[in-house]
Formats: sequence, C-alpha cells, structure tokens
Amino acid sequence: MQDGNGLDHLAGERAMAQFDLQAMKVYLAGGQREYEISTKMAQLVANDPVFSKEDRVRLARKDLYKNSLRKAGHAWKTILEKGLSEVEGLKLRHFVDEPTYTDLHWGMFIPAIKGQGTEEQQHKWLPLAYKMAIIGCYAQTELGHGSNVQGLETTATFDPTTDEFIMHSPTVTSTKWWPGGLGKASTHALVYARLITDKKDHGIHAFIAPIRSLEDHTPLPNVTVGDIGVKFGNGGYNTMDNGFLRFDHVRIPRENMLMRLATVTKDGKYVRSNKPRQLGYGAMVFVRQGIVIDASIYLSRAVTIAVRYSAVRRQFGNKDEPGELQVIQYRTQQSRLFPLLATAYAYRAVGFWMKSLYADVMKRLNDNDFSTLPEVHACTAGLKSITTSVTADGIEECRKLCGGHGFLCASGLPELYAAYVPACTYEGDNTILLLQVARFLLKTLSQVSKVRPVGTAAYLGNIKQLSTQNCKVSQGHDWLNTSVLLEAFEARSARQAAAVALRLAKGSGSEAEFQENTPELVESARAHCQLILVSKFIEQLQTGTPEGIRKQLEVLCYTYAFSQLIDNAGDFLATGYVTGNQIALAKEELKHMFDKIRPNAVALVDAFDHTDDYLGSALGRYDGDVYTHLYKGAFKESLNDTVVVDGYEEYLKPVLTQNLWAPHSKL
Ligand SMILES: CC/C=C\C/C=C\C/C=C\C/C=C\C/C=C\C/C=C/C(=O)SCCNC(=O)CCNC(=O)[C@H](O)C(C)(C)COP(=O)(O)OP(=O)(O)OC[C@H]1O[C@@H](n2cnc3c(N)ncnc32)[C@H](O)[C@@H]1OP(=O)(O)O
Ligand SMILES: Cc1cc2nc3c(=O)[nH]c(=O)nc-3n(C[C@H](O)[C@H](O)[C@H](O)COP(=O)(O)OP(=O)(O)OC[C@H]3O[C@@H](n4cnc5c(N)ncnc54)[C@H](O)[C@@H]3O)c2cc1C
Repeated sequence: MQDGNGLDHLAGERAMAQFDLQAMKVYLAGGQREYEISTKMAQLVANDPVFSKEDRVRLARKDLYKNSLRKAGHAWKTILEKGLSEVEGLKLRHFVDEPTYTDLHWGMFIPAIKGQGTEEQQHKWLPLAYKMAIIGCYAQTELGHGSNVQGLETTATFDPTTDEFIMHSPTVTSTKWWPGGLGKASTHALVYARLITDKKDHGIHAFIAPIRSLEDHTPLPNVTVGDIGVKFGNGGYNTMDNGFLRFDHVRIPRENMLMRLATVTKDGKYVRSNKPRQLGYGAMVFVRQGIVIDASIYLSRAVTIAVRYSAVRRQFGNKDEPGELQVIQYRTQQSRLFPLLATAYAYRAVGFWMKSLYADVMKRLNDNDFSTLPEVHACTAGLKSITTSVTADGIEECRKLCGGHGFLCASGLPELYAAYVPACTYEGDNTILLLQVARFLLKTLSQVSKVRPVGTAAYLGNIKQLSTQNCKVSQGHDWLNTSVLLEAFEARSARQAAAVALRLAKGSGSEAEFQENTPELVESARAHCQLILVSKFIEQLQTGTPEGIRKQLEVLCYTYAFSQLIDNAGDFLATGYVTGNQIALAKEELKHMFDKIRPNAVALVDAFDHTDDYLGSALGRYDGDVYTHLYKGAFKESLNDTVVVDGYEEYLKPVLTQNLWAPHSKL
C-alpha cells in the first residue's frame, strides 16, 4: 500500500517480482475478507490524528500513559460509533499499535471468565465486561512467584459465617506484581489465590476481586494498588500500566470465586468437578496460540524495514559493475536477512494452523473430550517459546542489518524490540515452557509401546525406523524433496528425545537427575518444535495455495527448512542421521534459494502490506526515500528546538570561555 509522496525509489526492485503480489497479500492476511478489513482498519487508524505515533519515544512516562489512555478510549468510541464487528475492532486495536489495558481485559480477563466461570457467573460478569462498564486484568504473578503458579501465596479464606472470601496478601512476596492494566486502569482483577476452607489449603483458584470504586476510581478500602515502574526502552511496553496489588483482609462474596472447575458451597464444602484442573490455565493457552501469528507480524515488520533499506543502501562496489552495490547484493546480508524473511512467512502459515488446532480443542472441551489437551498444551507452550525467542533476536538482527541508522529510533526498530522482547517472558518464561514440552515428549515416549502417539507427536510412533535409517541425500537436489526434509527433522527430534529419555530411564528417577539433564531436555523440546514449524509450513503450502504464489512460497519454505538445518547442524550431526557432506550440500541449496528470493525480496515484504504509518520507520518507507526523511526527522528532535542548546550559558560557555582547567593541564 503506497502512502509516500509518489516518487518510488524501489520501483526497479518491484518491477523484478515474479509472483502475484495481490494474491500473496490476501494469503498473508488469511483470506479476502480479512484482507479487506485489514486495509480498511489500517487506513482508519492512519487517518485519525488521535492515533498518531509521532513522538512516542520522546514522551515522559506520565504523558505517554495518558496519551495511551486517550487512544484506548478513542478506539472504543470509534468501535461503538462506527458499529465495528469484533474482527474489525481487533484489527483496529492492532493498528493502533501499542500495548494497553484493553489487551488484558479482552485477551485474558474475559477468556478466563468464559473458561472458568459457571453459566450463571458468565451471565453476571460478561455483559458488564463486554460493554466495558468494568475493566478487568489477569492478576496471577506475584513478586515471589511467576513461573511456579502452585507457589503463589495470596490467600482466599472462606468465612461461612458471612458467606464471603477474605482476600489477603500475607507476605511482601505475595504482592501481585506485573499484571498489565492493574496499575492504574482496572476496576476488577481476576486474582489467582490459594483457596482455604476450614483451614485446608486446596491450591490455586481464580477469584474476581473489585479493586477500584466504580464511582471515582479510587482504590477500595484495604486494597493497595499502583504501577510497578518504568520498563525497558523508550515507548515500547511503557504504555502499559503493569501493576502491584495487595489485599489486607478484603472481603468478597462467595459467588466471586470462578466455580466451573471447583465449587465452595454455602456451608464451606469444597467440591471438585471431574474436569482437569489444567483448564484453569486456559486463558494462558488462548494467548499463547495467538502469540505465534503475532510473532510473524512483529518479525515481518522488522524484515520489511531491513529489506527495503538494504535495497536502498549502497556501499562499496566492484570493478565489474558501475557505481556502488546495494547492500542487499552482498551474500552475507542475504544469509542473515532472507532466512528471517522466510521465518516470518513460516510463522504466518503455522499461526493459521494454530488457530485451527485451538478451535478444535475448544470444540472438544465443550463436548467434555479432554484427550488432546496435553498435545495442545505442548504445542502452544513450545511454539510460543520458539517463535518469540526467534522474533526478538530477529528484530535485533534486523537492527544490525541496518547499520548505524538502525540504532536511531527513527528506524522504528529500537521501539519495536522494546515492545516485543517481553514476549519471551510473559505468558510463560521460554525455558519453562520448553521444559513442559520436554515432559510431554518423555511421557509420550514412555507410553509409546502401548499408546500410539497422535497429532504432532505421531512421528514418535516410528521411533525404531527413525533411529536406525540414515539420510540418503547424495547430491544437492536430493534435498529438494519435502519428504526427505521432513524425515531429517523427525529423525533428529526422535533421536534427541530418545537419547535423553534413555539416560533418564537408566537413572534412579530422582528430581536431581532430571535437573542434570534439563539442558538436553530443552534442546530436544526445541528440536520437536522446529519439526512442527517445518512440517506445518509444508502442510499449509500443500493445501490449496493459489498458483500465482506457490513457487515463491516453496522457495521460502525450503529457505526456512535449510536454514534451520544449517543453524542446528551440530544437533543433526550429533544424532548421526546426517553427515557433514550432506550439510554442506544443503548449504549450497540454500544459496540457490537466496538467488531465487533476491529479485522478489522487496515484493515479498510489500506483501505483508504494512503501511508507512504502521511501520513508523524512515528506513522502511514504501517509497524508499530514506535519506530525505532521516534528515527531516532530525529537525523534530527536541534538542534542536533551539539553535543554541539549553544549558549553554550554565555549562558550555564556562568551559569554552574561562579556560578553568588550563593552568593545571599538562597538555
Ligand atoms: C501479544 C499477545 C499476542 C497475541 C495474543 C492473541 C490474543 C490475545 C490478546 C491479547 C492478550 C494480551 C496481552 C498479552 C500480553 C501480556 C500479558 C501477559 C500475561 C501473563 O504473563 S499471565 C501469567 C503467565 N504465567 C505463566 O505463564 C506461568 C508459567 N507457568 C505455568 O504455566 C505452570 O505453572 C507450569 C510451568 C506449567 C507448571 O504448572 P503446575 O506446577 O501446575 O503443573 P505441573 O508441572 O505439575 O503439571 C501438571 C500437568 O499439567 C500440565 N499442564 C501444565 N500447564 C498446562 C496447560 N496450560 N494446559 C494443559 N495442561 C497443562 C502439565 O503438562 C502436567 O501434565 P502431566 O501431569 O505431566 O501430564
Ligand atoms: C511485560 C510483562 C507483562 C506481564 N503481564 C502479566 C499479566 O498480565 N499477568 C500476570 O499474572 N503476569 C504477568 N507477567 C508476569 C510473567 O508472566 C512472568 O514474569 C513470567 O511468567 C515469568 O515468571 P518469573 O518472572 O517468575 O520468572 P522466574 O521463574 O523467576 O524466572 C527467572 C529465571 O529462572 C529460570 N527458571 C525458573 N524456574 C526454573 C526451573 N524450574 N528450571 C529451570 N529454570 C528455571 C527461568 O528460565 C528464568 O531464566 C508479565 C510479565 C512481563 C515482563
């Protein structure tokens, strides 16, 4: 979508494209309707001055937060006034492009009530939440515990004499700490606390606690609440009011405990339902599945900036060609940049698949079928972990790929990184999540002779064959076969998992031995997730991709798979499945893929359809007019508000005119 001044410095690049750009845009948007909604919402946001992102990195925290409240309020008003649908509203929020309290309200508070509330409770709370008459957050993490949910200390003690729970924060470490939207905006918190009835601790359950007055927004009696402070980077995640919260024996009605998974009766009896307690983690699973597509979006933004800039930027040259070379011509630039481009495409395809996986498990849960829950948990946890780690590192790599100018906030990359990098921690620390995948793999392997693995773990059913047969590639083009590639990833993953499982099986089964093997367990989980990513990219590509884009997607798919193979060559070699020579052949094939991407590179990032407003980058502009806009941008810098800097009289002038230190100088 062009919104520059008409002069297209990248026109030559675009003329080289060999695929149907429009069809690719529609594919990446997830369909024609999604594409149209996206286009409409992007324009709506770009044309509304309230949503301007200008100066965000220069604002002081108070102003930044107030402006973010203004935008969130305006977004809600726009949704209501224009009668936007849910999908349109979500897209509008997406283009407003800053973390805010409504994310937690819609993304976690409401899903948790839906998943854990009884019908009666949903009836009571959801209408209020849907019209935003209350604002909710998800208050799970505490100062002392985040990953270890079972270690949370906040208590909810039932008092049968008044039919109430007493919410209490018994220690400093029990202070709720981090929940987004809690600090300043929320009126209600979904609090995870230890349920205690008749002195018995039943473990962690969810409660809806009112925390601020609906009259004047002041904290309710005996509630201490506020913002935890400035976070990493300028702008970035600082638009969010991550908060702290303490209760001092605060009473809430018994009905405020979400009772779909367990109930407390009026006389204080605790009754568990026959549903798995892990459903209490449902809101996390929901967000984790959404994070995969989100990773693709963030990575594609960074890659769009780096590809366009690399096509504009010229350095050095060679005696065979006149003028200087575009840096995108350099093999080293291509070998750092094109795999990231392919990764953004891979995550988009896998993100679409995740949505269908999630829809399927929700349907099953409604029918009381819990059989696929462990696999879905492993998939969402594992792919959340891998995709956020790679994306955060990928954004930083794109910054470096843009040289010095990438370090300027005008490139858009520092703020993008600051906003994105906490995704490696929230919704589950990435190592903790890989350990969950590893536990799932160990369990699957331990039962493999009795229970045939299904879904993404099905390949483990062929463990014998995968452990004995080696890769048959003898020439480069042998790698250009998706079955050959898939088998390589399956064999590597199966062998890594089997090796660590065997080592553990030979031991005493102690927790210490498990701990000793956690680095290998994490590596085997990563191998399993990389297999899922490669296999689902291939699968998506083979199911109904339009003709005009299939070839390019194939090139990207091979690029992704080869670069994964090469980046993890050590693991592949250590399993004995491939030889050094086979890896070398894959490297050559990867270079051929780079040659195929090169003429399409700019069009492939155009296909993500990020507007200039959304990208917010002088380097990634659609028209490639980088230097004019970097130069113009410098005049927006507040230090340049005056020609002579504020501070000259007090601090510069004495240095320049009084020669204060000169008599003592040895120079
Ligand atoms: C940017 C967002 C992008 C897109 C999202 C799209 C839409 C949503 C829109 C907006 C969202 C808005 C904003 C998001 C941004 C930030 C918000 C951040 C929020 C948070 O961070 S909330 C707090 C998150 N906290 C965690 O993730 C904690 C991590 N810890 C855990 O998950 C658990 O404690 C852990 C590590 C799994 C251990 O739990 P526990 O001790 O209870 O279990 P065990 O280890 O004993 O395991 C028991 C058993 O249960 C299985 N299991 C564990 N978890 C799950 C699960 N979630 N589902 C199913 N099953 C689970 C486990 O495997 C064991 O099985 P086994 O007995 O071995 O068979
Ligand atoms: C921006 C942001 C927004 C957030 N929003 C929310 C929110 O809305 N609601 C909410 O409730 N929470 C929220 N959180 C909290 C977040 O979910 C937790 O920070 C996260 O789950 C990690 O937990 P932790 O901080 O306790 O890390 P820790 O578990 O203390 O991790 C510290 C280190 O120890 C390692 N480690 C810990 N245990 C093990 C182990 N068993 N084996 C090996 N290594 C281990 C980890 O890998 C990590 O390297 C947010 C956090 C951030 C940064």
